[in-house]
Amino acid sequence: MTSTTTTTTRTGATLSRISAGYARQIALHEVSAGFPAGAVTAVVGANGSGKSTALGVLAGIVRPVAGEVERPAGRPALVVQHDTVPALLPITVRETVRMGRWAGRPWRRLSRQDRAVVDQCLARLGVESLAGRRLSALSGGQRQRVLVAQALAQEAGLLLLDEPTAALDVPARETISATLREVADSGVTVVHATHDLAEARRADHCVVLGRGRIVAEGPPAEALSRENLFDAWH
Ligand SMILES: Nc1ncnc2c1ncn2[C@@H]1O[C@H](COP(=O)(O)OP(=O)(O)OP(=O)(O)O)[C@@H](O)[C@H]1O
Repeated sequence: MTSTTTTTTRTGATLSRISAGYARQIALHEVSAGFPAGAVTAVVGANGSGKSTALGVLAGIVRPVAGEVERPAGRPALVVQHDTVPALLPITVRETVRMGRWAGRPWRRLSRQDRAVVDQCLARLGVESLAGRRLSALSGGQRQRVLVAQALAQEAGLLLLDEPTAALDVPARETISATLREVADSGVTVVHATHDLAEARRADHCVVLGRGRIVAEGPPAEALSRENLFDAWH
């Protein structure tokens, strides 16, 4: 079997019978799930259940061995877990967020409009006062907010975030949740992976994974039922 990818404009993203993994490990087994546009979807599951792999497939950085991916047109924005980003990169917070405007052309000169978007994204995540600091001089939670600001600066139709609130204190977590909501309200397909059930219950839509398979999909009140969570975690 082979995999294919197509683009959509308004329907969000879908995975259809996706199988994907790594050299010695199949991480997703025939996974089918929808990620609506203009909504926040939480991908929920235990450690190793395949959440990051599913985000990687949606982002186009993990190639499925079978199945079909549909995603909104344009380059998706992906926020990886902050501890996977080399902390010693010798760049400032502002430079990090500017990279979100490169649009595939590294070090291109940014327009006035690009620079305005960068300033807005720094302010939105409450990191404007850190703009001149080295990324390496930030705490894990501050760095995470900067990475979210970088992804917002891309103004992508598909925003993917791998546990964006895991290292954050309560105010920072609320800032990110509120930002994701606003971004979704503007029509973007927002998908985040989380272990945090309270966070998942605030989403519009949930995809529950267990051992690389779909356990449930739907509104949080249905998808996060006690039975489904038991299945996902056992
Ligand atoms: N780079 C890799 N090379 C080999 N196997 C991998 C790699 N990344 C993940 N895996 C394996 O694929 C499976 C799914 O991992 P994945 O990272 O997608 O899960 P996850 O639900 O995001 O986990 P966590 O909550 O711990 O982040 C696991 O069994 C994991 O060991």
